[in-house]
Amino acid sequence: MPDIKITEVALRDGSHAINHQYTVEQVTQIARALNEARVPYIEVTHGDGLGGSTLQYGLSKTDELKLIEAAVNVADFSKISVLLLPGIGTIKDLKEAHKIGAKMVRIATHVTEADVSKQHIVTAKELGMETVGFLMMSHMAPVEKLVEQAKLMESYGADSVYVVDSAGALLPNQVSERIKALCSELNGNVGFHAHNNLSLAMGNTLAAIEQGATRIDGSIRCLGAGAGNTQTEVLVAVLEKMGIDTGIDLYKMMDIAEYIVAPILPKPQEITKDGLTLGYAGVYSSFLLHAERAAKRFNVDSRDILIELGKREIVGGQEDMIIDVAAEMAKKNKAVV
Ligand SMILES: CC[C@H](O)CC(=O)C(=O)O
Ligand SMILES: [Mn+2]
Repeated sequence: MPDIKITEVALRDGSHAINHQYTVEQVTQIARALNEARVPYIEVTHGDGLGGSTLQYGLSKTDELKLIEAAVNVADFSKISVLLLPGIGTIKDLKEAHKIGAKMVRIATHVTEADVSKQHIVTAKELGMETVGFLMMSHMAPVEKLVEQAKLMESYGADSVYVVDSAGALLPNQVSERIKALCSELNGNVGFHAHNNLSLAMGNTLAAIEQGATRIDGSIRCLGAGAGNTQTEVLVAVLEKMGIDTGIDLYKMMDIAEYIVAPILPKPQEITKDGLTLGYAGVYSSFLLHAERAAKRFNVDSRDILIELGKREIVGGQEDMIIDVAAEMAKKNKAVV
């Protein structure tokens, strides 16, 4: 049976869905409970990673170092992970997170830009951290390119490399071919991170596991960007039915989802018209709230904005383009009237 290790991302990917408003009390309560449920890894950072609290990405209510520290303080089993996007987070941020107890870091780049991860991966390994390469927007590159980029991350020292379906746009066969290729070309672990915008997060995750992925992300109660990620407690149950023991306590996870996480959701995690459009158009899940706000401000259809962003292949770091696109659309609409 495969040795599946789950990383719970609600305290990082879920930060997008709650506008980066986590408090120390919420993080403490959730991390303590996830630790008791024996989740191997818990990721805690601003949704856009270390240093993400800016006007461009959204200001955090609480300094993320305080949130990371709060999680570290209550986790004697789970390892606390942080996310770092080179260019948003710095080596200094990484060292600070390590100093307060983060044990794993995931260095995230656009799928074709793995070369910018070198110094961050090298530094993380020097610090003794478990180090993951996180290839975002994996649907935007053909399999050969993905393999080339994953090999680069591995050559810098990454222990694992993830296929990240940031837009929730991949179909099961596309996940299978990507994971299969990485499993045959890499020496380390292969991981998969899904978004549920096309209702495929669970199916895609199972396809990834079938092809050999052993590092899998989930978010409890689906608390992640867009329509959320693979729902962790559901995944634990499904894997148990398949005879795969994740070591995670299912009943405890159900209780955390029901009694701790659900009450803090601004609205239930479901596939809304805009969430669906993210997957359909292949747009970053973290763009959802930015596009909805721009749609309101410029009185245009949020779906039109997302479709246009998909056509222009706008990627993480270009959040300002969401406003530009909405403003252009409003101008065009005015000219037509
Ligand atoms: C902007 C960072 C992003 O949320 C990382 C991630 O989880 C993804 O690409 O899906
Ligand atoms: Mn994500």
